[in-house]
Amino acid sequence: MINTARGDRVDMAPVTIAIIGAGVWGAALARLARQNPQAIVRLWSRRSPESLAEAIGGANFVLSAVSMKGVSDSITRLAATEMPPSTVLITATKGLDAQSHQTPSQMWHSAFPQNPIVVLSGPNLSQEIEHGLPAATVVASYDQGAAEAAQRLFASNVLRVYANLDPIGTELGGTLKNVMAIAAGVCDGLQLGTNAKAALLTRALPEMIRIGTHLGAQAETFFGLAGLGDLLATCNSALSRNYQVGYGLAQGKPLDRVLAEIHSTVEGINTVEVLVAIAREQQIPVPIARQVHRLLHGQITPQQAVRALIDRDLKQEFEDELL
Ligand SMILES: NC(=O)c1ccc[n+]([C@@H]2O[C@H](COP(=O)([O-])OP(=O)(O)OC[C@H]3O[C@@H](n4cnc5c(N)ncnc54)[C@H](O)[C@@H]3O)[C@@H](O)[C@H]2O)c1
Ligand SMILES: O=P(O)(O)OC[C@H](O)CO
Repeated sequence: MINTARGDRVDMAPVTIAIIGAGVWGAALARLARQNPQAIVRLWSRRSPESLAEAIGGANFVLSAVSMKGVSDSITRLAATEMPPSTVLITATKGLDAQSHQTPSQMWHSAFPQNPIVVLSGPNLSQEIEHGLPAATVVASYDQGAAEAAQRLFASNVLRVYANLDPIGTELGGTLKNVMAIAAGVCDGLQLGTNAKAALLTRALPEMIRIGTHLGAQAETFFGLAGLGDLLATCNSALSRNYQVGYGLAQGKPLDRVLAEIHSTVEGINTVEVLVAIAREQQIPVPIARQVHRLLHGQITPQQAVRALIDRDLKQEFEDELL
């Protein structure tokens, strides 16, 4: 049992965590880890003066907070160091690899099969974290001891951390909701109202579950913080960059202008490509993702996307659901 009421760690020895990727999420995670008085926190980026080998030297945890496009490169860099197999690898990236369709944790596991892999994901908008607002997150691993070690590391009086044994579901909840957040931004940008938003988010969840379970996730994980929790946070917040993309498109701006204004990572843009490719190959119904895909490719207007969703063939609410 951990007493975090005053940030105390009654059963914890000092630990070192090296965070790779000093973007907004890496910086926010460093701030969270520093809440733990027993943690020595190192934040490393490609511009850091020290080498990656120096940054991870003696670390109990190495956490990757790079964007999806940097995962392969980070793996290659880390493989060139002498990281011991006892080091717990934590991945906080929300994306899918464009070529292999793998999740980041699957890529990390392929490269470092002996190291415990933990996924950290949840409804965690970095700007709220930076403001010290309370939040909850999930650490998930097939290695329960590793997940619990990460839980002890990050638990504090501003962050409640839950552990589970479904890293793929935890990871895919945070990844797939980015596509739905683009749709939610369109919904709000067009001022379609609360009824439409509720319908969109409710129908988004089974869509995420269909793809997620095909990729090896447990359905129930999508009803937790990393699924529904993150879907609600991201689809209801103007702080979300994915939401901002949909909102901007709904205002008639071209995608390149919207992305230039955001000037930061928007993972849903690449994720929808992978999601739609898998859905096509496997004949999995993903109507919302398909409309987001067509919208991002300039094949339809936001208004036509809404119309296309409403005009679909009538069906039973649960006829092809997994639950
Ligand atoms: N910002 C949030 O609120 C938030 C919350 C949870 C998860 N995430 C996820 O965290 C990941 C990072 O997002 P962010 O918000 O920090 O984006 P960001 O654009 O602020 O930072 C991305 C970071 O990745 C680094 N990077 C990219 N390629 C790299 C490489 N080859 N080697 C080393 N570093 C590399 C960049 O230098 C940058 O520091 C994304 O997958 C995002 O979905 C973000
Ligand atoms: O800004 P976004 O859209 O990448 O969302 C950030 C986080 O994933 C929210 O949990």
